[in-house]
Amino acid sequence: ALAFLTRPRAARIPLKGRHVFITGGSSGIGLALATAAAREGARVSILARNAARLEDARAAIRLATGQDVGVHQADVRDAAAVASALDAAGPVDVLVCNHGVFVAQELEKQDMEEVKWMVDINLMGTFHLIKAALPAMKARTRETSLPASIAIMSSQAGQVGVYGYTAYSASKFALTGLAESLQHEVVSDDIHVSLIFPPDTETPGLVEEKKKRPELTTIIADSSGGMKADDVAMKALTGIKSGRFIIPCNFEGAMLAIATSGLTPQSSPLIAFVEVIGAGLMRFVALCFQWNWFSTIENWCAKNKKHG
Ligand SMILES: NC(=O)C1=CN([C@@H]2O[C@H](COP(=O)(O)OP(=O)(O)OC[C@H]3O[C@@H](n4cnc5c(N)ncnc54)[C@H](OP(=O)(O)O)[C@@H]3O)[C@@H](O)[C@H]2O)C=CC1
Ligand SMILES: CCCCCCCCCCCCCCCC(=O)[C@@H](N)CO
Repeated sequence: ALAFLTRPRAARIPLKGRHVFITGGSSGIGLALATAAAREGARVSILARNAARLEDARAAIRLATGQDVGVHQADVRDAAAVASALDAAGPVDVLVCNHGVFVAQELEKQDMEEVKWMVDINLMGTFHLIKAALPAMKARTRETSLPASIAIMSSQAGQVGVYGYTAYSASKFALTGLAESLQHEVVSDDIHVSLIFPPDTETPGLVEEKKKRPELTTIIADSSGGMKADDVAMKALTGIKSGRFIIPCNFEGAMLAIATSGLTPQSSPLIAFVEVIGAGLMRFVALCFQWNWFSTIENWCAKNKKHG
């Protein structure tokens, strides 16, 4: 029955010879993705703000793969700049909206400016990209009759709220609503939407974040094992190529995906089976995690009051 029910239908999305456009491709997970896609023979374009870091990335990718990537300097908050970058790059087969910013802080202490900044880049930036890329992507899938992909970089903090991540989690949860609705709208064009959910990943961004991340944020985030950018990139590319809607990256992520499967699209009958069977058990495991997190927060707050 599940083989009949699962939608959208499973797909194979080839990368070789196709145009893969990656935002935030100059650092961390984006750079690892760009390198892996170039290695698989894709034509890769990367976009970010800082021109020097883009050139460094281009040189690093050439050294690692022998391939030359296209670089585009733009801020994803600037819709016009995003549109002209996509114009210059040409029609895209695989759009990876990976750019993102994160500063962990209790809402009470975080400036609204910083909240707005995260929402503008992580959420609105993704809207700008998809709006600008979609018309040419649709035309291209009609022309080539090959399936295309729009992949969005979320985070495990986009599956569960975490102390210190009110703004960041909100910006990432919002991407789920965008992705689910978008999948309805592009399914008939053979475009597959993917949401990628990494845990803490060793990147320049994480090094920065850790300098001022609240202790409780780190304790809770440590419930999920950390990863290397290259491993996240491999998981992401494998998921994109199979047209998976939800792409977990580690074991805890696989459990989170089952616990939060709700009404998400699912193209794999096998994973659908695990979701149906695992739902009750995973809800129980989730309650254990929540109990542990709330206990940790209570104890931490009690201790820190005593010491003044
Ligand atoms: N590292 C982690 O622990 C995790 C990261 N993620 C997500 O993965 C993605 C990548 O993270 P990571 O590799 O750590 O990040 P990095 O900080 O290492 O890299 C971020 C990239 O995004 C670009 N970028 C940032 N802001 C903008 C902007 N306004 N316009 C265009 N490009 C921009 C940066 O370039 P420039 O600054 O030059 O513009 C850079 O290339 C993010 O979406 C993040 O939320 C998810 C889970 C865990
Ligand atoms: C049902 C079972 C549940 C199983 C385990 C749940 C573990 C959840 C941990 C949440 C970790 C959030 C990390 C965010 C990383 C990130 O995005 C920042 N580094 C910014 O980039």
